[in-house]
Amino acid sequence: MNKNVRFQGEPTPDYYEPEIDYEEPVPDYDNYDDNDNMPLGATAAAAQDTGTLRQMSRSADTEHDLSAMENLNEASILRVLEERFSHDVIQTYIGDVLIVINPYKKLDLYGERYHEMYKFVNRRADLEPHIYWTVDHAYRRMVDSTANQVILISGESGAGKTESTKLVVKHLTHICQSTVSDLHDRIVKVNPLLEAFGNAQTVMNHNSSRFGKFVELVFNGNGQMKGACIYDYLLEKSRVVHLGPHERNFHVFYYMFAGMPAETLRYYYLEDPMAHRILKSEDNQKGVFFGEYDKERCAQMFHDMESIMEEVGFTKDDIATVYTCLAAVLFITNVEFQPEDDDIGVIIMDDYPVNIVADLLTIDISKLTTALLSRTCVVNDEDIVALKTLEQANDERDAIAKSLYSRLFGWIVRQVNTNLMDTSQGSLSGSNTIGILDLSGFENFSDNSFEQLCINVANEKLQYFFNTFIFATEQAIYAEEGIDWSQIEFRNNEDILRLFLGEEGVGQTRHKKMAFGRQPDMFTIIDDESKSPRATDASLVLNWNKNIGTHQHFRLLDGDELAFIISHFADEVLYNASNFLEKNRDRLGNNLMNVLQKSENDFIKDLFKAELTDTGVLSRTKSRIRSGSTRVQCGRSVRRRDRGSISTDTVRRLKTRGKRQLPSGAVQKAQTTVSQHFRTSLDELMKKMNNAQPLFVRCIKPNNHQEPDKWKDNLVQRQLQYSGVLQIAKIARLGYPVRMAFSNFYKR
Ligand SMILES: Nc1ncnc2c1ncn2[C@@H]1O[C@H](COP(=O)(O)OP(=O)(O)OP(=O)(O)O)[C@@H](O)[C@H]1O
Repeated sequence: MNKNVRFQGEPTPDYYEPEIDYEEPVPDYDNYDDNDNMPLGATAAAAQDTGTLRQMSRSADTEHDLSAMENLNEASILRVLEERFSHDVIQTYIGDVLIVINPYKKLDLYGERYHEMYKFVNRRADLEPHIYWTVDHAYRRMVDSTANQVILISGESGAGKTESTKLVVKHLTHICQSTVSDLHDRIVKVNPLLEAFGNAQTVMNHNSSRFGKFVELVFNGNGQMKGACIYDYLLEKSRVVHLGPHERNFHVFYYMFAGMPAETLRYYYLEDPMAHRILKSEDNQKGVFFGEYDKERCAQMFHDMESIMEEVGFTKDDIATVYTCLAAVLFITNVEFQPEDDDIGVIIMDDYPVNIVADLLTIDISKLTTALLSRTCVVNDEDIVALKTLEQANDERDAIAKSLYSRLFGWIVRQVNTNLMDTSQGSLSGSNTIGILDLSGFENFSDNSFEQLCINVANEKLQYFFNTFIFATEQAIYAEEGIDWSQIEFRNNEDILRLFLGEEGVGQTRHKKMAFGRQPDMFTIIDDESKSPRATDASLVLNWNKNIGTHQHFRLLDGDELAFIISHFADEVLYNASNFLEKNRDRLGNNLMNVLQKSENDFIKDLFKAELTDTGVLSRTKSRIRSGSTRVQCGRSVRRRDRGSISTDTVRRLKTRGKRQLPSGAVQKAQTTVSQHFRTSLDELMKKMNNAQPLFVRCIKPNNHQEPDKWKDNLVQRQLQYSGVLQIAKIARLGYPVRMAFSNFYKR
């Protein structure tokens, strides 16, 4: 066995806090038997297979680089990886691809000594495989060739992508200089702030990223870092209003309740976290924290988050504005409606939360109530104000919360980015970059919805990029150069991408209108249905079945009109189409938007006036947002006894003015849908990746229980299979290790 490079007495690595020491009960994993995660149909046979293979390959020598193994097959690879894992050797190369098995425990692998060891590495083979080598290699390549680099970190939810991303950034800040003294520090420090707002506990991962992140580090011609930019994608904003079984909302809500002094909480009208619908779930009837330890940890995280906000330049007013928005999200989602006695329109059951929201956001209470109860539609070019149905009122109430939270998140990313640029260096365009991509990983829960579909399709796209780069492009080069080469078969997921995104999904230009005779794709069908006032989630599934029902990767589940199954590259996933259309429309009614845009608080006003980019984010818009410029004045004017009947009065007033009820499902003026933002986000990411030389890090989960020293053969085998590890090893062994353009070679 190769010697593992570790040093006695090295200080504990400081790269993250002991989250894995987290002792409070993690969610109930009963639904996640590892065998459930095997490719369907392969379960029994594979289990038997691996039993025999284990014996066969026990003696297999562990290797730095799988492609150098004498006995190269799936079973021997699995055994070598397991053997290494059992000795805490979690990193292994296959050619230039790095495999990292999540140890779920702290290993002394990332401290100062390692930074020094993996700086200007001459001969990779002299050292143990390490993510720091990948970073060093990318940096060298950038400096030598001035080509942009991208490190693509992939793996299932909980496999270790975010932790790996942090390690990449950390090592980069060690091996290069920066143009400003504390820039490195600032880049590393912002993570907990972004995680507070963008991460949440899921059944797969207690700190799961609920947004995609592309971290771009920018360098001048001398290889000095002069800034960084975080691009955020596809925040899972539906989490704000809906929690799956055993899941939590975004961390920041818990941090606030745990860490804010009682008096400050009261200032924002906050008292008991259990009083808020969006923090309650079926499995936390006793409280939102898992116990005292969890509460203390959240309190600590709150203080850390606040210090980071101050360090990155948030003023006291900015911070107060952030809490005000969060409190408004907590109260708007507490508003409950009930149908009117005559079944036309709805009334608000308790005015108290509406009053609070009006006060927090400094908006007119009666205008807010009117907008919550009625909406404006265009019928025959005429603006019609009509009363909402119960479903419409609930959806739009939730839309306020989602919009407020995601805009706030975008603003935070924007503030963070402002702090990560060395403005003295002029524009960042034209510089060299190293990008690190960390998207939410492949998900397969017991209940999968629209968010999982988007996340999984994004992962399909990443896999496609990986396949194209590692297999297709490489083999095409050999063919082009007339090199004798026998094709290596790999699992191609082109077909699945076409199913979701049409030709555009596999790199063809997007057509506004579907070409005649071309099969519509799933996302185009969702968009078409979302425009139709009469469409329902069930009609969406029927429409899919009509148009793509014969596709080998799509099928319906008998006996459930909303259930459908997709054979993804990684696994079969059962989806539930309930709420797909509403989630895709994600519309905030025009009159609610108008009310929010008239807030007397400049920040809120600007936040809602700001145009979103085509990818649906606020962080990169040029719109002016006055940061916390209006002092927040809440916490005084609304008391419980203010409960009144504003909504009853409003609905009566609307009725006497002869407003009518809209036909159910009436759709307002077309707005950009989530799937349109999703497509544009994928396009933008692919453009970034295509403009850079990629390096790949594949994170692997050894078990589904987030436990150290536990290896589940079936689970690992499945991940190795779909990521094509055996094929990568073959191609790396047969192919040329170095491919340099002649011009670059000549220059060197
Ligand atoms: N290199 C590592 N060493 C020790 N523990 C790790 C390492 N990488 C990950 N972990 C543990 O695994 C957990 C999950 O990792 P991480 O959040 O990076 O997963 P992820 O792939 O980004 O998941 P998601 O897609 O859900 O965001 C971490 O919180 C940490 O406890």
